[in-house]
Amino acid sequence: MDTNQSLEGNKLPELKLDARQAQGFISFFKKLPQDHRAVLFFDRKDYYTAHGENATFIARTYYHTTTALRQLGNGSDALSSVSISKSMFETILRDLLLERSDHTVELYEGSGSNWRLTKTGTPGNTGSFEDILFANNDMQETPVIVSLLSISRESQCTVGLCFIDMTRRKLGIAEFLDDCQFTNVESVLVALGCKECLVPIESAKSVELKPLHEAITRCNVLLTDRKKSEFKSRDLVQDLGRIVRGSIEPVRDLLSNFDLALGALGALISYVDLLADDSNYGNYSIEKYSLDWYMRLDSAAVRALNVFESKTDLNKNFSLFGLMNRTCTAGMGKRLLNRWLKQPLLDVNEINCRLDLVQAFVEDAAIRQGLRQHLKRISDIERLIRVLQKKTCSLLPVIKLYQSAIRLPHIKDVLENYQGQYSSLINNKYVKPLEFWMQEDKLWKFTALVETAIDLDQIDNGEYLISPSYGAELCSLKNQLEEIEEQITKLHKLTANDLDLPIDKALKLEKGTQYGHVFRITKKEEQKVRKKLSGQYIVLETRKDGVKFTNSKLKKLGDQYQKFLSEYMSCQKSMIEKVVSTSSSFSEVFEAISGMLSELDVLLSFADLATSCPVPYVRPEVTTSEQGDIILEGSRHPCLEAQDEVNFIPNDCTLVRGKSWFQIITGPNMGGKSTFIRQVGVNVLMAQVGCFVPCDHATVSVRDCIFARVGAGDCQLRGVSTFMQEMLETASILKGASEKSLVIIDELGRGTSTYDGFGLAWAICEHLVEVIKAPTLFATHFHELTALEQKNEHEPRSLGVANYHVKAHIDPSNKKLTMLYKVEPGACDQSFGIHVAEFANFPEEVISLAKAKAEELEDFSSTPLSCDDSKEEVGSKRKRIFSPEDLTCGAARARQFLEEFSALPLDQMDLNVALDHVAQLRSELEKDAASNPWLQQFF
Ligand SMILES: Nc1ncnc2c1ncn2[C@@H]1O[C@H](COP(=O)(O)OP(=O)(O)OP(=O)(O)O)[C@@H](O)[C@H]1O
Repeated sequence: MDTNQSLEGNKLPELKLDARQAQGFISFFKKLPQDHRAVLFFDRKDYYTAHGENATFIARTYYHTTTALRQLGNGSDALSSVSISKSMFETILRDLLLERSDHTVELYEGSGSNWRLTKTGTPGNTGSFEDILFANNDMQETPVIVSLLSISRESQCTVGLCFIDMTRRKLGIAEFLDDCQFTNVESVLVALGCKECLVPIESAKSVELKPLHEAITRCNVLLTDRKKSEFKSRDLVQDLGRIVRGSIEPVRDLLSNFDLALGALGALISYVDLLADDSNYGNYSIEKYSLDWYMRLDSAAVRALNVFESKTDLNKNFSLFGLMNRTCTAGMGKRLLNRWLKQPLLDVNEINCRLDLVQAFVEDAAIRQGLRQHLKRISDIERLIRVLQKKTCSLLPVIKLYQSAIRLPHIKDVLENYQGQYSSLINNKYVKPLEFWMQEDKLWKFTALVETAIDLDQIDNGEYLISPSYGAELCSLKNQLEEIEEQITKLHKLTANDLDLPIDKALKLEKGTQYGHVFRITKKEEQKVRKKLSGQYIVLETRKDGVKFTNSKLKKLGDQYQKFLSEYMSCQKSMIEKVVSTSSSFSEVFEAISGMLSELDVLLSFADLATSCPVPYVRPEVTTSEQGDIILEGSRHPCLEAQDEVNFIPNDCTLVRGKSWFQIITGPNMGGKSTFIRQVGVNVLMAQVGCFVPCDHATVSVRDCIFARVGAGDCQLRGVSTFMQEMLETASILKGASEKSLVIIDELGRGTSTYDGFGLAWAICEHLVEVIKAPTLFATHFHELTALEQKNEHEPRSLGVANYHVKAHIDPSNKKLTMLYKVEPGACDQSFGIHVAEFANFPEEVISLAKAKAEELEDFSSTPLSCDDSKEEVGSKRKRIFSPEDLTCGAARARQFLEEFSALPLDQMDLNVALDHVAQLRSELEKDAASNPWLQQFF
């Protein structure tokens, strides 16, 4: 979005209000109810205005200057105002409703002191602004509103949740247990692409529910408080009976499985006022939503894996969505891809089904080309159906649906012609269903209706009208019109003869809004016929471009023509309404078809990506989460690999149960640790979405969630210390992860002192290894963590801890560092900080001072080194020697510390209390360390 429309060269529309009008408006405006979230716009026909705090907000945010502000009225009554052009209004609207999550929009129409609220919009319900929002852009994702209620008992809570997708007209309902961090709620909000969340207003005050509000905010979701009394389930079955398609019995059965979610559903239906619009009746579907269907991703993981585009991306390939989006249907495919990326699958059969289809398209270029050629011409069927249901009075959406519908036999042919190994799958999944929906009583009936009812010959002229032959009245009016047109043409000829002027060349017949049918001649010709004109004709207008005149016959015929024309047009209008309404009754057919087409579009897009990359992607082998390992040979980060300037070095990842299920990755800064661990997450996510992966060979044991903690994020901006944020985020991993998850942790403990950071990192690693047993990639600068590998070596039934490092090379002659980006087994405890600074072109003086200081430190260390110092190879370990007794006692004491530390209920503690506890533990450990050299090394 370009909000950078500064005022220079972009003149604002002039605020044209005189003193009286201004006064009238101010008195109206000041009486409006205050809602700090709402941005109010006033439609002044050629432009819009906003006032008061909204005006300042718009001037600052979108014009980047308060000089855009004008004052309406004087003195204490004065009202800050800003004017907004139509195109700027669209830009602001898109930002408020599609990008941000902190405002609602209201549009008023009227004049003076008489204004009426005509449209409202929220990020979750953009319906009334869709014509503006998507006039020039595809709809990228369908907004979803969630409503939820929760009850806490001890350390667990039950959540009742339901959601509505008003574009796809779907309702969903779920009830589940959650932890006190609301990890499950967060993953559901992410999976659904929720934009707005309703909670009872009372919960805003509850301390227990603070984490819920934080989870909602983390997901960039607008929090809307509703009165507790709205969360009721009375009349729910009757209400749903009207809205939901089909019989009420299955709905009643479904609802009987829920308790808390019913109140949430009641509040949701009343919030979006579903019953007020009869076009919703019989058009919704409702289903149970289960957390077990999709891989859980929280907002941190979605960010860490660069799943979606961000405003700061320089290029679309920076995000997985941008890279994978090669869809070609208008909007539908894009939205489905968006949804699939938020909902990676867990069922191996379902994943394999998508992979089979992708493989079919990868292996057969002809089917790819054939499908693409037709899908390109498919409109956004989902949205068109919704437009029809709003009872539009235009045939354009019907015609677009028709133009898409007539492509279907060709799409079916292309699919039928595929003879490869997956032909029966393609047949069952697409060919047969297409055949079913194209039958005589379904799609065929719709195309037949359009072909008989609409004047298709006129489409190219931009005229969308009902064929005159479609109705007797329309036909008779059309005949009358043509008859009169014929008489007018005759009269034109007669008049040309009468005036002795060549027809059309000199004597023109025109049809205008002001005079209806008139004759027109140039001023020069008028001189020749002036006499005759003044006698038998009526001159209507003399202008530079000619003289318009008529006579009583033409006037009469013209009037008759106008009369029939308006009757004809009103007959057209009522017939258009009928055709639109009949067309909208085919919504079930079109929904099924749009589902299939958008699926084909996304799968084709996957196949395109897999084949078009310089190194083609491969089909991953997928096993259930209880079986198999995660082995990615020659794996790449798809987004980094796609950057022109990057020569990507592939790496192997072998997460093998019992051997290397938990990996600690060390290595120099900038050595590629983060990239490596993220690329594993991205590859696993892609595999479970059903896409080929950027590897030479890949096996993926399905993961039920990916937890990713990378970097400290923007927590300082939200007033939470980095350390506390890390602790909270990590607490949610420890609570939410299981042996079926994938955990990716980068540089944990960076936000605090080395000691605390290491302590935290060690405690977490141990917990993950011993309790959670989740496959983990742990990139760290704490080289001491690599000792975990040895500690675990002799453990029976060990999860398998393995050290890896990213390789770099130091040229012994000039000590220059080269990153090799190669991940290799073994630990690396050498710090490359100074080399990296050199790498990053730090000033020479700084580098030499740093080197001198580092040497001083090394000299200062009195403890002898155990490793063979002659081996200066990167990745070698330098170990200090301690007595076995020091080591055993020290490690036992460290373990005790870590256990005490991990037992702290950090997520429920205030920051200062948490820090006090940590300081207390530390000082006790420090005391004990006085007699233990091994422990002393950590201080
Ligand atoms: N496999 C690779 N092939 C080519 N370039 C790579 C590879 N991995 C990383 N890079 C490049 O190196 C840069 C730094 O990588 P990355 O951020 O992963 O390092 P890091 O070890 O995590 O650094 P730090 O420890 O400072 O966070 C990346 O931005 C990328 O340009």
